Amino acid sequence: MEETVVEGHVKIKVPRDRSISKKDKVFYNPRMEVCRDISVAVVQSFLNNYRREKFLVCDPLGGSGVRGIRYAKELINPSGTVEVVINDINPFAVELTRENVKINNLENIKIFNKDANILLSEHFRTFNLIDLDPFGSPNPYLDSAIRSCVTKDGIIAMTATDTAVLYGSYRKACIRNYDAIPLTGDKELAVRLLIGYVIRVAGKYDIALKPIFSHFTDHYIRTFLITERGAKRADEAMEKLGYIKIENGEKIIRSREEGYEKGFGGLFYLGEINNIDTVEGALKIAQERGYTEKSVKIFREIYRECMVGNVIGCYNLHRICSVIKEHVPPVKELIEMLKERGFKASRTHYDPNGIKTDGKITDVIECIREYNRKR
Ligand SMILES: C[S@@+](CC[C@H](N)C(=O)[O-])C[C@H]1O[C@@H](n2cnc3c(N)ncnc32)[C@H](O)[C@@H]1O
Repeated sequence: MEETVVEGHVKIKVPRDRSISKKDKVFYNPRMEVCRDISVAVVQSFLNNYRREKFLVCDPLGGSGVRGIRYAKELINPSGTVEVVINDINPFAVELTRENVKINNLENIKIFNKDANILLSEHFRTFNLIDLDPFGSPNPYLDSAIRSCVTKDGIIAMTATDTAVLYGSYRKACIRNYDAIPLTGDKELAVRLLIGYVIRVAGKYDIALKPIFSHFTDHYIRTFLITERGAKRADEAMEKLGYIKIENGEKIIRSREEGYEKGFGGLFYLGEINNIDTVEGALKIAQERGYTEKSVKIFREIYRECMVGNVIGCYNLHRICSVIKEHVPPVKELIEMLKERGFKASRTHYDPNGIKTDGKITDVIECIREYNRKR
């Protein structure tokens, strides 16, 4: 049995009985509407400054087709057209995608029923956007996605739901899958580890990747990276990778050149993870188009994170207060106190008890103690 749902600006027929797992006849997760809202808004924000006649999108792991169909219907290329390729290895998914394309009267979509790696390999340097939305890790599709993307101003977007691996709960799996040593305790580091890995994969093709937007929501990470051509640019991207150690709550950072030492994790991406103009544009688009409140909230929080600058990770107030044996002050108050002292500070979407600031942990501790003294 199927039902029709409205999501974004499209109507989609999806299976009514869903376990939201690989076992479903065709996969559809309504909670991922937020993820798809964010994806369309981020890509639209990028497209608003784009000058190409055709913007060719590939959704190689399409499921019901909802993601690709939303790109086909909702993206506007100010200089020309948007065309979309949707693919899935599951013939039932492909059949449902065909129906969904018809329901939405779209003529700018082509559908395939192949292994994603085969489809991508047949399209060398072709797509302007490849959106990898797998079960688990995007790793099995990364090489072919990078090769099938245009080498200048292409976008490679991906979901990773193997967050426990990237977050350090399965250290061996992380070493095996991502050739990197994870650190626990800060979700942003999981995002930086994924980006660091993808940059290394692209580097071997002399392609640089530059992140423009990333978030960690519910059980998944999403990141969007722009391609740049050439060995020099790829070298520059590699130079932004390094090792991190967390000591007394503070992050100690080492460049790759300085080498690995026991106790450190990495390689992490150490540069900016978000482009503030892209985030600002996407926030406006999500508001104007009436996308989910949660997507707007995430954009707003990430915009505020960007205002703090490229600070890696955050301080978790609960963790600090349990060590220094103090009451936990409200996050909002602490942010105000840090700002009064001349620091930049904001909430972070990664952690409701977290503060992102350019101050040191000792500055945060002083504020906590002062707040509790005056209480
Ligand atoms: C997480 S679901 C995709 C969900 C969809 N993108 C959405 O937004 O609703 C992953 C999809 O990948 C498909 N898939 C798994 N392995 C594949 C492969 N090797 N090639 C192509 N599709 C594959 C599955 O059939 C499934 O539909």
